[in-house]
Amino acid sequence: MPSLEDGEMFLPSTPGKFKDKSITMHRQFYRCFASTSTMFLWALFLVALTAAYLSFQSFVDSGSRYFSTAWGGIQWEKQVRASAQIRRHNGVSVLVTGAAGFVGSHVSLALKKRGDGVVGLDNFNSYYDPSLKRDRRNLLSSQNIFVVEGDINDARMLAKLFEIVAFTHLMHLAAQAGVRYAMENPQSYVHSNIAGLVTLLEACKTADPQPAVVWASSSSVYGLNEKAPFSESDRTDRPASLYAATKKAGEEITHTYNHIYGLSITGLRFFTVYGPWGRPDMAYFSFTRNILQGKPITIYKGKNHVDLARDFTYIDDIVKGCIGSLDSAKKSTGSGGKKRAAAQYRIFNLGNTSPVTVPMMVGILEKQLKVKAKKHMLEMPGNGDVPFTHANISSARKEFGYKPTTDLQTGLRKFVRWYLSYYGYDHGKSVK
Ligand SMILES: O=C(O)[C@H]1O[C@H](OP(=O)(O)OP(=O)(O)OC[C@H]2O[C@@H](n3ccc(=O)[nH]c3=O)[C@H](O)[C@@H]2O)[C@H](O)[C@@H](O)[C@H]1O
Repeated sequence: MPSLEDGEMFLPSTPGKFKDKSITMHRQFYRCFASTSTMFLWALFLVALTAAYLSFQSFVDSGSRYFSTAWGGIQWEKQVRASAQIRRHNGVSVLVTGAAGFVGSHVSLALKKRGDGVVGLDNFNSYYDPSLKRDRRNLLSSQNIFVVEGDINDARMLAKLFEIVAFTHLMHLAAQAGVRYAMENPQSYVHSNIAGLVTLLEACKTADPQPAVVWASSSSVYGLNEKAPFSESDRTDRPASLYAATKKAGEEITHTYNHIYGLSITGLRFFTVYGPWGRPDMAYFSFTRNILQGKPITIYKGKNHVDLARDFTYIDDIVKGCIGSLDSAKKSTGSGGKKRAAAQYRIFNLGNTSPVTVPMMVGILEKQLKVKAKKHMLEMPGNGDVPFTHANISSARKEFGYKPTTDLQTGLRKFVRWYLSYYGYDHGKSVK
C-alpha cells in the first residue's frame, strides 16, 4: 500500500485534466509548508527551552540574593579561613550557627578563648532588636571571630563554607525561639527549626569530613509531662506549643541523619537560659525593662492560681554544658554521604535543677533594680506555656561532668549589672 506523505491527507480529490499537475504543485507546496512548520516548531521549542533555562538561572540567583549578598568573594573566604584557624594542640574547628544570638555568642567566645577555630553564622533577623545582635557580633569580631551573614536555609552558602573549612564540629544554635510567638508567626518556626535544620544536616552529611553535630533542643519538648524532675527518657510526645513541636521534630530529624548517614548527634535540652547579653523577648529581660520604665508587667498564673515555675539556667553553666558535650562527642562515621559505621546519638538536659517561681524571679529583680514592679496578674492563657520545668541532669553529669553552679539570685545580679551598663540608668528611654 502506498503510504501517505505529509500533507497528502489534506489534498482535495479534484477530478479533471490538470489533476496530476495540481497534485504535484500541492504536494510541493505542502511539503515545503510542512518542513517549514516543523522547523518553526523546533525553533519555538528551542526558544522556550532557553527561556526556561534563563528564568531558572535568574530564580537561583535571586534565591541566593534573597538569602544574602553578604557572602562570597576572596576577602570573605580569607576572613572565614582566618577565623577557623585552630590555635591550640588538639583544638577543634567549629561552625557556630546563631553566633550573634544569646547562647551562640557566649559559646563562640568560650571556644575562641581556649584556642579553637570558630566561624559564626547568623541571619540577623528582626525577631528581636537586631542592633543587639550587631553589638554581640562586634564583641565577637574584637576577639577575631568572623560571623558570616547568611541563612541556614542557604544550601549554596553552606556548601561553600564546608568547602573552605574542614569543620570538626557544628554547634547549631540558630533557631526561631520563643514559646508564645509561635502563635503569631508559625511559619517562621517551620522555616528555621525544620527546613533550616534539614538544609544544615544535608550540608553536614555531604561534607568531608563530616562534622560532629551538637545542637540546641529545648526543655519545652517535655510539654505536658508531669513527672518531675524531667529525665531524658520521659515522654516527649505531648508538646504544648508549635515551638516545642519543632524542637521535638528536630530530635527525630537528627536521628534519621544519624541513622542513615552516620552523623554524630548530640541534642541539648536547654532550660530557660538567662544572663548578660540575653534575649529581650524573655520574661526576666522584658520585666527588667518594664520595671525600669515604670510600666506594668504581666505575671501569668497557672490553674487554681498556682505560680508558674522555671528551672532558670545561667548562661555560663549552659556554655560549660555545650563545650562539655562538644568535647565528649565522638566523630561522625560517614563519608561521601554514606554511613560507614553506627554513629553516636545523644540527648541531654542542661538545666539548673532548682525551679523558681515567676513571682520569686520578679522579687529578685525588684531587689536588684531597687524598684517595685507594677504587677498585673493574669490566668495563664492557652498560649503554649507549661506550668513548670525541672531538669534531671544526671546524664550530662555522668557523661561530661556537667554541674551548674549559679543560682538565680547570683545570675540575675550579673544580668542586671550588664543591663544597666548596656542600656544605661535612664529607665530604658534609650533602649535599643
Ligand atoms: O526552656 C526552654 O526551652 C524555653 O525557655 C524559654 O521559654 P520560657 O521558659 O517560656 O521563658 P520565658 O518566655 O522567659 O518565660 C518564663 C516564665 O515567665 C512567664 N511569663 C512570661 C512572659 C510574661 O509576660 N509573663 C509571664 O509570666 C512564662 O509563663 C514562664 O513561666 C525560651 O524563651 C524558649 O525559647 C525556650 O528556650
